[in-house]
Amino acid sequence: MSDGQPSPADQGRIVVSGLTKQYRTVRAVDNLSFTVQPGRVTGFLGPNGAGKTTTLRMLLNLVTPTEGTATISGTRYADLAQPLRHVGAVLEASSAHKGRTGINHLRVICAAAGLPKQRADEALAMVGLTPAANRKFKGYSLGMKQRLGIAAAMLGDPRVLILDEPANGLDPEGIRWMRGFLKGLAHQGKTVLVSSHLLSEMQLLADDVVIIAAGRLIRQGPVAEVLGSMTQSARVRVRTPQAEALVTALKELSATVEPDGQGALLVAGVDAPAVGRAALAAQIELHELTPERPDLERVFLDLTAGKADIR
Ligand SMILES: Nc1ncnc2c1ncn2[C@@H]1O[C@H](COP(=O)(O)OP(=O)(O)OP(=O)(O)O)[C@@H](O)[C@H]1O
Repeated sequence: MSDGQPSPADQGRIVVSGLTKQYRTVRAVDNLSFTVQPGRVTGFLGPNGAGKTTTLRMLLNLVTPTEGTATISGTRYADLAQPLRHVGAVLEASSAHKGRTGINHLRVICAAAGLPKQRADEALAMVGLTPAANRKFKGYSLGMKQRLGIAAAMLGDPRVLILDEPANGLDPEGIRWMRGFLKGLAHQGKTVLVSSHLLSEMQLLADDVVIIAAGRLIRQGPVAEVLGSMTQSARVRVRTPQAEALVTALKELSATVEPDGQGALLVAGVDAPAVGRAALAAQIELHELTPERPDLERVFLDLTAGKADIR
């Protein structure tokens, strides 16, 4: 829509369609299409140089696409009537005037954006920075700067929040806080799009993932579905006092077997019932037979194999 008024069906949805960015010699983003739904945390994943930041910058009208479109609630960012009330973005660790206090930094943004002054206090409270409100920015830790950046993004009480690598430089406590905060926003129905290369963190945080490599879409969908579809990554942990005999039996099924370093075998290429049947047929005693779900790290490496080193 062009009047800045999103239709109810589009509210909070991000749609990237055929998005391409060609720099002189680098195709940073290549015909990329995906959708991000409200009420969910979506992890935007890819190896270094995959094109995540370029995509987010095109979404926020900071970089002009060579081709394709990116819309938020059915509208290009540049055409949103009140962008700060609609979209909050944290693209890099917050920078502010060094001598300014946290609260004053937010008040300046409120004044510039025509937002009520008390939003500064509310946003600061939201990120747990009220006790540091009157401390100068130069004395803030990296974690506090990250929180201040998020507070600034929240000033307009936006429907959509976009964050580029927000966990960078955070300690475990900061990461746990961030996870709870972002999940809480999604729970309220907001759209949360978070880029990261911290896959283990995404596994705990994201409902959906969009995986890209070399500027192209590799896979998108709910985390559980993406993990579940990677059956070739699934493995079965087996413990047996007759390891040699079991390895022989499994190799006949074209399974691959490797020791896990802790006395068990990790079997890939066949499922747990097949391992059980093969053991029974060869009269092999089993002490453990556990299907292991592939984790996101492994899926990611499999999906992006060979593409990560293109640039
Ligand atoms: N302004 C620019 N001019 C030329 N090339 C650029 C420019 N910005 C980005 N690139 C290139 O485009 C590709 C994608 O970069 P981008 O920063 O979007 O990736 P990323 O997935 O965010 O990576 P990272 O995780 O390392 O931040 C890289 O090869 C990068 O060098």
